[in-house]
Amino acid sequence: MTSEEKTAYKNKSHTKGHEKKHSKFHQKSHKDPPGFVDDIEMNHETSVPRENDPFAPRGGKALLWQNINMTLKGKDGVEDRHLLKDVWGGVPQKQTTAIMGPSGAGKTSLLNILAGRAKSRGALSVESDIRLNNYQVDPTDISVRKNIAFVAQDDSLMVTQTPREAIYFSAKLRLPKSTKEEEILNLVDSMLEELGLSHCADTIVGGPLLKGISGGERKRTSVGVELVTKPSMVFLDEPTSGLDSYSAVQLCNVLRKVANAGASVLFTIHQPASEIFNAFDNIILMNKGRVMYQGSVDVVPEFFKERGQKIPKNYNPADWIMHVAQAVDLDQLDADGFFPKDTRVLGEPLRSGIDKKKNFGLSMTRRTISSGHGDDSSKTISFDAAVVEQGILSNNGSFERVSVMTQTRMMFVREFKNLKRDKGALVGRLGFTTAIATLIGVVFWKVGELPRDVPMNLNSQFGALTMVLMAGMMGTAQPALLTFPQERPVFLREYSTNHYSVVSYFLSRLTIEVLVTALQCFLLVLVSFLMVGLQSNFMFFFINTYALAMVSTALAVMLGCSVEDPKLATQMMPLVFIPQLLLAGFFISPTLIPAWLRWLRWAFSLTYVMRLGVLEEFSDCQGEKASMACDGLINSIEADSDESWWYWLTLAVLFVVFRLLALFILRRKATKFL
Ligand SMILES: Nc1ncnc2c1ncn2[C@@H]1O[C@H](COP(=O)(O)OP(=O)(O)OP(=O)(O)O)[C@@H](O)[C@H]1O
Repeated sequence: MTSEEKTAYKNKSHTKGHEKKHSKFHQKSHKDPPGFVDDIEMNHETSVPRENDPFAPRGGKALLWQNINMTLKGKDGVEDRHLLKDVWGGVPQKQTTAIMGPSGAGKTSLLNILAGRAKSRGALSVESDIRLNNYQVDPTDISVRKNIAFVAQDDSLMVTQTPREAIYFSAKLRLPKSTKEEEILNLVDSMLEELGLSHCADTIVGGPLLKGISGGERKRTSVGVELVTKPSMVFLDEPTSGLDSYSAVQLCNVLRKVANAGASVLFTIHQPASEIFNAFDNIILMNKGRVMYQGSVDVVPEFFKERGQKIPKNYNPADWIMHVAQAVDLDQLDADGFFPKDTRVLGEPLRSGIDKKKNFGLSMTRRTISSGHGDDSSKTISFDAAVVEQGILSNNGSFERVSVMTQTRMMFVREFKNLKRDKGALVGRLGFTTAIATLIGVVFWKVGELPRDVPMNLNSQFGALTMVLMAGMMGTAQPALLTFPQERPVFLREYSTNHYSVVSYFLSRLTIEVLVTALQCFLLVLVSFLMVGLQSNFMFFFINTYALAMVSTALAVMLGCSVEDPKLATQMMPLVFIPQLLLAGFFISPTLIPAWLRWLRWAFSLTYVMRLGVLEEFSDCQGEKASMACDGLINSIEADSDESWWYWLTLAVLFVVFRLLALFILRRKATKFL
């Protein structure tokens, strides 16, 4: 143990000792189930926080719950499965609480319900009574979820960001706008140091295809991203998994410091080492969806001993309680007095007149909860208005955050860096475009310069034009279709933890697409136009291809936003391309398409771009025979030069409509996701 860690442990022991003096926990008989209500200390520290200290004191929030049930309805006569049954408990402020239990006991399910990441769906039904500062809340509501810092088990970090950038990004977007740049930088440095990430602070996070920092370092970066905002409530799903014992202890020390600062910390953990186990304040031991024990870690030996399961000498208590949970029959455990009943009386929840999006009862002044253990003791919960006004509470939306413009700019910069760092993807995209353009150029070499009075030449010129447009459409829409499903985990994590608005995300993505698509189209048109020898104006040809790419990309983004799985998005690609190709008039004259289906061509950009392209390329054919052939071609796709303005206008409208629909779908997905 380093001297720093020892100091941290000492601080912890001091805090716990202090709390014990006031706790009635140890006076309970074994019949009294250990509970949290007695231990809830609701008075907040009001000292002015040091802004660049990640462990600056903060006002906390208390979370209590009761009657949590999660049931999987059985089909075809199969009995219902009770995944969670009458689960009750709480997360006291200034304390760390670990949810433990054998595999499948319901740890993650409980954490997910409390964090608003699980709800009734299909055969799965979820019931709960969850109180935040004694306000009954639905954590699946995005406004509630934003009050809870959540570190999921799977790290969903941007692979091309460094830990320093990821933590800075979170701090900049989530701390009050008034926070000075220097303070943020200091805060990020302190966070990196506390988490033992200084040595790899400027190495990219990496992922399956891009080498970066180690799995443990990634995990700690995810924790840093959440803790840097000085949250008052922190949930973590298996934060120590994948960490070596030293890093796990280091992380637990950090969580301890966060709790000491005033936060409520709740996390799931698999079998912890005794050193780590003894560092928790409380545990919730789950067994087959029920609460087998919950309360102070210090009471565990006594609680188990009184029920005939004395912890053997030199045995890790965590190993022992897990052993008991797994080895002893459920009925026997019940008979022995495990699975304590909830005897708290939480009283009527507060509901009235509070804008939950803004303050979650922070304007509440007094509230009493009785302990329900037969004594008359009660605790008064008071919220110090000064604490709120000083903006000490983070993650509650009560302070002014950076503007949508700043959010958009920061995300644009991040996306731009992503492009630069993930060179393989960008070079691949531009390289493939150039290769395809070259192939088209070689196949249609100087075809555009051939006399047009020969039908075969005209056909080839039309074919070349079609191929360039199709290449432009496919080459740009395909990556756009995949973008959201691929970025989804990062987007949803960041959105649900209040990093930015859907509009900012959308605008930053759009700006990047505008630039990359322009570059891609320019390469495609430059190479193919020169090699094929088309007669159109170069700028016109480029703008026309670019318009097609932008509208097709908008359609692809819309479809991409509506699916969650990148594989499904890949399978959807023909849906973007085939109907356009079928109906635009390349392969079949529109008059031959069944009338009930023909109208659909007006919804596709290719129809308009094709007409504009053909009008530009073939309107001015020299010679009577060539002129007649060109007019025939123009007529066959129903192009009309007088309607050019209408084609451009419709392209613009389609672009806006697809983009707005995508925004709408994205917003729905973001607020409803679980
Ligand atoms: N959405 C769901 N649909 C069906 N069953 C589910 C669902 N979510 C959880 N379960 C079941 O509920 C039980 C508890 O799962 P949960 O993931 O909460 O356990 P856990 O204690 O976190 O396990 P582990 O330690 O292995 O991660 C498991 O049997 C699991 O299969």
